[in-house]
Amino acid sequence: MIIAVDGPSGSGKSSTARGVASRLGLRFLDTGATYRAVTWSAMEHGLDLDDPAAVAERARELRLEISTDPTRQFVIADGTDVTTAIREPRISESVSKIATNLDVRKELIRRQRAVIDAAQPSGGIVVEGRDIATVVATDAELKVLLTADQDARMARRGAELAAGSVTAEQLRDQIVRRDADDATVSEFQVASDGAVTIDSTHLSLEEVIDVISRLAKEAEAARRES
Ligand SMILES: Nc1ncnc2c1ncn2[C@@H]1O[C@H](COP(=O)(O)OP(=O)(O)O)[C@@H](O)[C@H]1O
Ligand SMILES: Nc1ccn([C@H]2C[C@H](O)[C@@H](COP(=O)(O)OP(=O)(O)O)O2)c(=O)n1
Repeated sequence: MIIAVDGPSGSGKSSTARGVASRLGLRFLDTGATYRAVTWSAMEHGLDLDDPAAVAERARELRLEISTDPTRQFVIADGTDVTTAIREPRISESVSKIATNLDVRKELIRRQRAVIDAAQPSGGIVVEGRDIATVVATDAELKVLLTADQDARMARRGAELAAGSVTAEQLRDQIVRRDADDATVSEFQVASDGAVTIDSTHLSLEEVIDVISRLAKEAEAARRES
């Protein structure tokens, strides 16, 4: 079983997808973490992020290990544990440059599909990102587009970052500017064919996990019947 969760920044994809995977005993893949890890590595190597060929080469050479255990997430890049480092604002500010590099996308999509395939014998996986339903796993049994209005998404991200550590302008850059840049390569603002839209603006995290878990059980039952 594959559950795809796509949507804009701060809509709750990561926390919701992790919660659904824990509840249903599935694996979990945060594809954004793969783009963040390449960004970290390109910066670590002192590459010019505006040099698409050099960055794509780095993506192909990077040794990347990503946990699919929803209760124990980690990312290891070329032997270094970058789980925390990839969440730093300097990475969030630059990651869209890497995510809009089409050769990087090609390489990371190949790796993401390998992770998804490897999870099938153990029951399945919840995968979250921007292009899961439309590109990475078009055969997903359940496709969710998770949205929330812009103010809610900015408030959530603001609450998550240490109080006073980012200005309103930086927060806007992390949410609004980044979504605009990311939307040039992936369609995550309107639901693709067969996708269910869930607006989480007025729902708690638990409520969103409940809705997706219920839809997943229905999709699984329908699959068994067919
Ligand atoms: N439905 C919700 N209501 C309130 N806060 C939420 C909800 N879903 C997620 N959050 C919180 O919002 C923040 C951003 O969520 P996250 O899962 O990182 O979003 P995304 O992966 O879409 O960027 C986190 O601090 C998370 O706990
Ligand atoms: N499948 C994906 C996942 C993420 N991306 C891009 C979009 C984002 O700018 C970065 C980081 O994604 P991530 O989901 O970690 O971002 P946020 O949780 O919204 O801060 O990667 C993508 O282009 N395709």
